[in-house]
Amino acid sequence: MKVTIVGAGNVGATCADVISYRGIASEVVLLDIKEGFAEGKAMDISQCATTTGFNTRVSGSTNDYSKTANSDVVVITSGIPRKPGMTREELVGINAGIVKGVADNVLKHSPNAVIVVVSNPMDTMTYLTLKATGLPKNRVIGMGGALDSSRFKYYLSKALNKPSADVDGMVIGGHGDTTMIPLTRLASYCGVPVSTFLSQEEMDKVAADTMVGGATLTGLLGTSAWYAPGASVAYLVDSILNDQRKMIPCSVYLEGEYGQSDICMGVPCIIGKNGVESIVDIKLNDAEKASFAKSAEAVRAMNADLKTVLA
Ligand SMILES: NC(=O)c1ccc[n+]([C@@H]2O[C@H](COP(=O)([O-])OP(=O)(O)OC[C@H]3O[C@@H](n4cnc5c(N)ncnc54)[C@H](O)[C@@H]3O)[C@@H](O)[C@H]2O)c1
Ligand SMILES: O=C(O)C[C@H](O)C(=O)O
Repeated sequence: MKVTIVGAGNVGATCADVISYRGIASEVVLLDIKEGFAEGKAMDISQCATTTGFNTRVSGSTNDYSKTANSDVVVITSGIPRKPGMTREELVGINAGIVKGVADNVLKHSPNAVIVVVSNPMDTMTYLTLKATGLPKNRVIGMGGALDSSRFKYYLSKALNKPSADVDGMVIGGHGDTTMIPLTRLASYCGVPVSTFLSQEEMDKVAADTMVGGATLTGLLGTSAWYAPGASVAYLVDSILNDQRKMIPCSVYLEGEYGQSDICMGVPCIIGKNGVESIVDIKLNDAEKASFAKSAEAVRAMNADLKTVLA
């Protein structure tokens, strides 16, 4: 199975690294516009093969899409990351042109690939990819919810003082500082609702910390995060390539689900060999439904900025 990652920067290279050492794909191609950069990252990752023990073939390409031919999955991480104090939404102007150009190029060589969109603002870039390529909606998936959920579980584990592996939880909605929706009501520790152990105040703080999880890291690092993002993309790619049918919150095209249409945003999906196998209706309560509608309003307003790119 072959995976192409366009954008060999922090997130793209981390994703290639995780896919390789976990043996998720037999071949990974990294592509970047910076001369020699993807080749260098691929060589560096490949030189881990004997120490971490993997057989994945990893290669790099400077903007030569013929090397990406017949990929099963293409991940788009090309674009600008935010700097401290910025929102993801401020990246739309520059990243829209990059993502559209990349999506057109990859499809020329991998017409059957499932596309995973990572570049920010991710929900809008996912919508753009779907509209610009005309691909069926099951083959365009935005990655954000897997990462936001892993941060939610991290903050829950801290508040509970229990291992992350014993905590479950999910974040839906937009992948933005104010649009994501941590589903605290459904979060659990070893199958028991977290409300059994945490006060409302503690749960509210976990949700607030989760929502600004990306901004917190951007403030600390000077650019946005990459280890958890790269690992979250690899987790999603694994479910596609190996037909694991995991339920993962992903940004996908909605046609009436969760009361929304003509928009891409995060909802729980079954992810398998066809990409989005189905969208799961988890029956939100009234407050969660209202949050989802508010989140959709903000995501939809952002999509309006695409008019010139899509014209
Ligand atoms: N969806 C998420 O959860 C999530 C998580 C982390 C980062 N991101 C986003 O992913 C993107 C990448 O982040 P990063 O930290 O890896 O940035 P980065 O700057 O480290 O890497 C981006 C790479 O894209 C390359 N690039 C730019 N234009 C290109 C083009 N036309 N073709 C090929 N390559 C091109 C650059 O040369 C660079 O190497 C950003 O937009 C960031 O906001 C999203
Ligand atoms: O925070 C960002 O800008 C990058 C990414 O969306 C993240 O959540 O880490």
